[in-house]
Amino acid sequence: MTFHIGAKPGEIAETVLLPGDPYRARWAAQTFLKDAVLVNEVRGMLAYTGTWKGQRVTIHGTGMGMPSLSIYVNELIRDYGAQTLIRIGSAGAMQPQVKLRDVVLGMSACTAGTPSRTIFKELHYAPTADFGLLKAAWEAGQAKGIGLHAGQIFSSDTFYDERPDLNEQMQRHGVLAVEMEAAELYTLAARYQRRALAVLTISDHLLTHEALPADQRETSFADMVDIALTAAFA
Ligand SMILES: O=P(O)(O)O[C@H]1O[C@H](CO)[C@@H](O)[C@H]1O
Ligand SMILES: O=c1cc[nH]c(=O)[nH]1
Repeated sequence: MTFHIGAKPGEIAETVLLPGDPYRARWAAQTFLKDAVLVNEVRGMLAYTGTWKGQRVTIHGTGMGMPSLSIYVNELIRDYGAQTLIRIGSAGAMQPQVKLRDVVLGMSACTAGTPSRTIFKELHYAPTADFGLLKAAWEAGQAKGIGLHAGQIFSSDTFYDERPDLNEQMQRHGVLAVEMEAAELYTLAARYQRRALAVLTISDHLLTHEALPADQRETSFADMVDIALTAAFA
């Protein structure tokens, strides 16, 4: 047990999928894992451990935003020995070629500052995904024939944005999509020599203002979870 995770030693797998929404953790565990067992519910942050194709996997909610993810990922790595950490999240598209339901692989994540910012001082650190995971996820996504993109994403501190000028500059410089956690995940994985990737489903579009209806989210999210699991054990 840690400050925020109630799992007993050994109850967390080395491979951890990380949705922001704890209910997505429950849905993904029920849908994809065999013999899934609830291993954490402290603060309602549900986590399940089970197996996928015979391999042990934990699916653990992170909450929204980098400060929340940072707490869970620190404890998952330092106290439970997580080795491969893949975020399975929703994101808003920032480019016209990125469509609703497409999957975006975050090759790198720009940010106005992660909870780790204080250690970098004047350095503009570039949080980056694990190349092996990225390559395997790309191949898994291509095999599905879905809309698939790999590139830079933006990990924002806010959902309700007050800086359209900043969005314009990111769009101009090729940022594909916005979400709220990957940059800190990548930074922590680098610090502790672990593997990390963000696999994201586009749930809304910043340019067209379309949004995925709630009842269509589940089926769209299934591709993302499958890609994450396939990449983890490639
Ligand atoms: O769907 P999740 O994984 O929560 O991810 C996105 O959705 C939340 C905002 O609605 C933020 O956490 C953002 O990163
Ligand atoms: O952070 C997020 C997540 C989904 N959609 C957005 O517009 N922003």
